[in-house]
Amino acid sequence: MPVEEFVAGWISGALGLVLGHPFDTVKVRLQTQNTYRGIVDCMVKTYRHESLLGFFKGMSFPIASIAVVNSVLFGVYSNSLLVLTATSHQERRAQPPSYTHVFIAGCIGGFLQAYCLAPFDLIKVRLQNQTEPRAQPGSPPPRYRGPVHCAASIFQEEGPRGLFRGAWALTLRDTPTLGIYFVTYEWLCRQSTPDGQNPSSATVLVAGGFAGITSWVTATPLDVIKSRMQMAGLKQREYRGMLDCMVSSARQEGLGVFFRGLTINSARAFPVNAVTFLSYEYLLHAWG
Ligand SMILES: CN(C)C(=N)NCCC[C@H](N)C(=O)O
Repeated sequence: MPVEEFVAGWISGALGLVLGHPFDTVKVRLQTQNTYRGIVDCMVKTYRHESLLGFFKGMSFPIASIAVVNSVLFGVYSNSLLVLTATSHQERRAQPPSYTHVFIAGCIGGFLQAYCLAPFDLIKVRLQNQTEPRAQPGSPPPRYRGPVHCAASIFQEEGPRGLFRGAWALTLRDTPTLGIYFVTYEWLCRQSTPDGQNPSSATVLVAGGFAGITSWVTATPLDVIKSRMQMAGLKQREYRGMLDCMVSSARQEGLGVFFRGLTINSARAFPVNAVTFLSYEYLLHAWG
């Protein structure tokens, strides 16, 4: 099994993650808290109350976990294509796989990465939602002191299953949307590249950016539900399940609730995924 795809997936994911984390924090807060009037209000309040550091809350764990998550996504995607089409990454420009194969391989990658991502994503979302400023003498400490404390508290309070809160919504979000992600990327690359040639860096950047936007636009409704299920029982009400979360969110806040965070998520998705695909392709090219 070629391992370069796994390593390239890890490095490219880490680069994208650092670039996109501040946007991600604003998105998570908009989706799970009703105290902000919009993106700018959320940014201003976060900055005033928590300084620039507020935007980077919950980042250390994803950085550590991206090694697993993105390498699983890209590694499983590429190796699934190898099984489906019997072509390696290098051979795929000369013998391009069908879009059906690309979609299936993306779905398999998305399904498996979702299970690796679930506990890390839960901890990220819980930490991003802590709006207390950095500990100051006399002020009450935040509920979680950091990622390890957060994981340990969830484990103690809810057992190992607690760490997988929202995992179903995450799996339903990621399985089809990662199929869409890779199909969009492939389609855009093929549109602007002569047959058999490698896409230029500019093409990879644009195709990666739009693959990110398309997949996140389709993922947003389940992303909202996933974030709410992850926060359930903490600041918000408990839900009886995913359906209950969907119905009660829509009843209380209207259908627009399913598109919360869409704008900021799309703005984040372009640069993050442009950089992710560019570095991924570059590394695989450099390793021959
Ligand atoms: C719609 N979904 C779930 C995705 N496109 N996932 C791939 C994630 C790529 C990048 N780390 C990001 O956070 O955008």
